[in-house]
Amino acid sequence: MDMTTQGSTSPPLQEKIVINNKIPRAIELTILSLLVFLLVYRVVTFKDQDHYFPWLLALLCESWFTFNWILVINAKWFQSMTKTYPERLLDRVNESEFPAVDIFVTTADPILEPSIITMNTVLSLLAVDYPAKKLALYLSDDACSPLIFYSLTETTKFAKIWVPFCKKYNVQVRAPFRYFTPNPPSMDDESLDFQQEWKKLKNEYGILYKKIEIAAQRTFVCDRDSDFAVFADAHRSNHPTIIKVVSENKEGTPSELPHVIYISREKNPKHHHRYKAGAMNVLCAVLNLNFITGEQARVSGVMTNAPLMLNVDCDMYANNPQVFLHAMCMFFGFKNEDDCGFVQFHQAFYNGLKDDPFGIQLVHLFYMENGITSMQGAFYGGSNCFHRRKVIYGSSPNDAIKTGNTDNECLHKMFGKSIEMRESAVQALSGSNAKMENRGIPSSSVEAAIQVAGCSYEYGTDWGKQIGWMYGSTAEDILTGISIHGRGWKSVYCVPDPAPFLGCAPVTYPAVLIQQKRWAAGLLEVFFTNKNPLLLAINGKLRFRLALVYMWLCFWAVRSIPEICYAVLPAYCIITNSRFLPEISEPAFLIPMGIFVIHTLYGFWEVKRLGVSVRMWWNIQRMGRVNTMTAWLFGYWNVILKVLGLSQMVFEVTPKDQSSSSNGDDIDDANAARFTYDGSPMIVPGVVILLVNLTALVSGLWGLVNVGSRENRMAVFGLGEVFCSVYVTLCFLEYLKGLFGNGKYGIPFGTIWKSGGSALLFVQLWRRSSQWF
Ligand SMILES: O=c1ccn([C@@H]2O[C@H](COP(=O)(O)OP(=O)(O)O[C@H]3O[C@H](CO)[C@@H](O)[C@H](O)[C@H]3O)[C@@H](O)[C@H]2O)c(=O)[nH]1
Ligand SMILES: [Mn+2]
Repeated sequence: MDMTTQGSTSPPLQEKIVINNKIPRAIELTILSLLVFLLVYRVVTFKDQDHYFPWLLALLCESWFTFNWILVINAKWFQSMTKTYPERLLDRVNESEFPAVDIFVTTADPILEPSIITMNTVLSLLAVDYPAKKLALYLSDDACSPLIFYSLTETTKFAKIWVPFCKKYNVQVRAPFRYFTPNPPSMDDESLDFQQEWKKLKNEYGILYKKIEIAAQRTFVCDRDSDFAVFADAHRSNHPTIIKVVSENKEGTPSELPHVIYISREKNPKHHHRYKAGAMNVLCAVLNLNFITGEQARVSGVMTNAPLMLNVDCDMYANNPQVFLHAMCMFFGFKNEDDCGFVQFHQAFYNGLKDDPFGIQLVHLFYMENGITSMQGAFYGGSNCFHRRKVIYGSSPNDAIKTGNTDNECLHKMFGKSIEMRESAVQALSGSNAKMENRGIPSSSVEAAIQVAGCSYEYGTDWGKQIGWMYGSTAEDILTGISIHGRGWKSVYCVPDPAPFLGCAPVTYPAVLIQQKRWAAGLLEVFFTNKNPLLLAINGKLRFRLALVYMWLCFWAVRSIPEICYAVLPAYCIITNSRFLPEISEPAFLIPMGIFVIHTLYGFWEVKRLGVSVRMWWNIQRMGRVNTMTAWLFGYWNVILKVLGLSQMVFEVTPKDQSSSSNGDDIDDANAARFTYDGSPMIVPGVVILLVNLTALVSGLWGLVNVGSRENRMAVFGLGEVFCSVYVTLCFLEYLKGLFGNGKYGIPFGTIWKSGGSALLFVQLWRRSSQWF
């Protein structure tokens, strides 16, 4: 597909803006030098220590922190952003030349992912500013739920009035649950027509909302004559493929809706379903078949498959109606297609709690993102990403082999035993269908599509290994992205204003833990696959500096170990009357102090420049520590168990909160920000860390009271250790509140007992064993 435009005299569609980064670099290098000084100091003074153990452990932890810091500096060294100019697009490209885009939305559970949320995502995508005849929306339902199918049919009916309304009045937010807030924008200056239509649509949306709400409470009568008959014997983990064409743009007229297709792939308890990656691959395969009709009809010149695919999670609605045009600025804006294998859009959240109490809004990754923009390009983040179809089909830039030279046998092995699939893959890889304008009609290929959506279709093929979404990690997004970069493609990151997509962040602490554990585990799994960043840098075309950033990402889970050791070290030292930091009277004390002060102030300055409040900065800080030492630790263990063959990884879906979608009631922030606890074992390490530090502080205080003279008091324990212990306690302050909280705000007794017992055991062990080290 050649989508670059000619005419170098016209202003660019996209532009790289380089940001001056000298001061941050200088600060980062200062911190690095201090870290190196500290390591040297530790080695040199090692033999002078009374207690070797804490000194050695500190040395090991700090070596890790230094290594991690080098990875961070590498990631942030050059800072740049890519800006897009959609207003220039039509001067350069004729609308008829816009490529078709297949949109994939995945959902997996109508309870954890209330279907009204998914339906708003669908509505926002159907209404984007892009020729409708070039779009097809596929909703993948891994729950095989008649409710989702019902919701989709009702939503599509509503879309027939919603989409024209949005386009006529150029509505900015095209997800109704965000548009019809209880406090509508002032309509004084709007015409009477608009006001009437607005009221009508609000009313219609209310009806749709009610219908879905009522449907969610009833059981579906799936009798033989109804549309729901196929769901009659379907169990979510055991059912045949269901594909329903909900709406078709037969005429290809711009005023119609895009195609809307419901797919629930075959499930069978004997087969591994590969979670989201599996769902995405089935969508790809089905699209291929859609293409077959295109292929037959291509002769008569009316159909095609889409050279681009957009994939979004069910909760990520398109918040900026021009998002497709921004993407086109990237695809048309680079002279060389290698420079733009995929376009990842920024992810943000509509329900982000004030000051981000759980530290999950990823604000602090801003500088990381701008850093990798200057390398081979953005990570694929699983949602909000436009891929070139051939990139997903495993091709490398300027790859010619797969178009003609590969024999049929080989293509069957790669893409599966379907002649049509083979044909279509060849077409897609060669890009020869790029100029065709119209779309296939899905209903004519349903039968064939059902076949490739079956569970055994992929056996023995390259799906999930070289083609499509990659298997082997619950962070299938990063794994798929790294494999694309490993083939030499570059990618771009796009942050238009207003925010391109907004999603639903987890709003309860247990949900945060589950998500953080999955991410940390999934990222580490990538390291153990053949897509390991170092391997791809050596054998593939992954650039070395980006490989280092991938390493930083892969090692999230590993970081839990040194961080936990470092968080208990101060407690250990106070309790055993040993030291892991230089005495306050020594000049060397300035080194760790300098690192702490500069690093803290620098972190604050970084987020301050993004307009973040002091409270939010602190929340990001402390939750960084808390999440690492709790959820990431479990992620680490899960991967170790998996590598040892003792357990399997499970993709636990993050619950999406419907309360924030129900016609926009504002969340009561004060309560929402409070931590709630279930019986999750993930918080046990956190409570243990808190308890040992509290014990240390109390016993330190006790020692202080019982020591006579002032000099002796100073000698009882190190000030540095006490400071660290207090700091750790402050990080876990929410847990401290949880120890005394009631109901769901309290840590369950079972957890407290387990943690208390472990803490006691540690303290006793330390007391007894410290004399030996
Ligand atoms: O068996 C499954 C499990 C999940 N999903 C879908 O995957 C998406 C992401 O799931 P979610 O629970 O929302 O995970 P998050 O942690 O919020 O998602 C991030 O992290 C995931 C990898 O861990 C990526 O897949 C996502 O794209 C990325 O946004 C949702 O649309 C789900 O419906 C499926 O289709 N099938
Ligand atoms: Mn999500």
